[in-house]
Amino acid sequence: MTATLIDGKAFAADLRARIATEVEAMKAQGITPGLAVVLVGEDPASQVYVRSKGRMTREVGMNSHEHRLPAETPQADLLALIDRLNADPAINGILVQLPLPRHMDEAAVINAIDPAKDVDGFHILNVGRLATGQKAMVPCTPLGCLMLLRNHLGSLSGKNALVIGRSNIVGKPMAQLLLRDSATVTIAHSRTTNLPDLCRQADIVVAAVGLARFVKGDWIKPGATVIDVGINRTDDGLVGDVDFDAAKQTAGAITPVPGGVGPMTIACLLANTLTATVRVNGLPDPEGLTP
Ligand SMILES: NC(=O)C1=CN([C@@H]2O[C@H](COP(=O)(O)OP(=O)(O)OC[C@H]3O[C@@H](n4cnc5c(N)ncnc54)[C@H](OP(=O)(O)O)[C@@H]3O)[C@@H](O)[C@H]2O)C=CC1
Ligand SMILES: Nc1nc(=O)c2c([nH]1)NC[C@@H]1CN(c3ccc(C(=O)N[C@@H](CCC(=O)O)C(=O)O)cc3)C=[N+]21
Ligand SMILES: [Mg+2]
Repeated sequence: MTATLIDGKAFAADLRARIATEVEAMKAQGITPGLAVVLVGEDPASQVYVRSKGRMTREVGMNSHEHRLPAETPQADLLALIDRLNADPAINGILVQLPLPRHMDEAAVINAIDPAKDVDGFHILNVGRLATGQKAMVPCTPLGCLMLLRNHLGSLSGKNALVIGRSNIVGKPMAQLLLRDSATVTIAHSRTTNLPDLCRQADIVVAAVGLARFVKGDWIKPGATVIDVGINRTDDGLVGDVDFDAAKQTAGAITPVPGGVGPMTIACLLANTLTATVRVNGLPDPEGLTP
């Protein structure tokens, strides 16, 4: 048996097309959503993401504002830039690419962003709103994973979901979203004992570990839905956190890397920018772009 391939690339293209339609309607009312992306330092992987974010932002008809700062920029200068972007009515979304250089206090920088413009959903107010079931900006990668899961499975209610990884940007918000959809959620991390057995009970596995091919084929429950968030550069190219070739023999459905979660992250960033724009203008949330 071979798993169904969950085509994140195609889903993301469809999502961007829907966003483009909404943007066109907003522009007819004189509103053009604007996204500011701030990159501190010259990390090559980050530069690739920032470039493709900029291109796709323009493709859906939004304005893209890129700010590149040298790695040794004082934190005060970054905070001053964030203040200017917070105050600028042409900017609806602000993303500060992570990780930041070591001399910066990541939490202080993130929490300086206006929560209404926090399209990453990393500000403590948005984290708290998501955790308490209030209207929030939701982190892009988990939102993209949720969309793929709902599209493939329909209801997630009562499913056993295992999230491997507990980072603030993927694992924890992913667990919150699955819980909101009434899955029974387990979060695993580096101190988890007996991970293979936990995994064998999971109807849904979301792998966000950062280790190439870490999740083995014989950990997968027959028919399970496997979402691979991992992006690992190896000698044989980009691979996920799941041993894809083995897992696809047992899984019911699986996302590939590349072409799975990655494109959904960028599409959801644009979805969040649109959501931030409609909210600041007192308009109702766009259909199907929020959780
Ligand atoms: N496709 C996309 O759009 C995105 C992809 N990514 C990718 O997803 C992956 C995860 O990213 P991120 O969450 O930022 O990573 P982090 O490094 O911040 O977190 C990794 C998590 O994995 C856990 N972990 C590490 N080793 C093990 C182990 N042996 N067993 C179980 N758990 C383990 C860690 O546990 P502990 O907390 O105990 O240390 C930690 O919670 C990376 O490959 C990243 O590149 C990230 C963001 C977006
Ligand atoms: N503030 C902030 N927000 C983020 O959302 C954020 C971040 N910082 N720092 C880094 C991670 C990583 N991330 C990815 C985005 C797109 C792809 C993506 O498009 N991947 C393609 C392949 C791209 C390639 O070939 O390298 C794919 O999986 O098909 C991957 C990873 C967003 N992140
Ligand atoms: Mg991290």
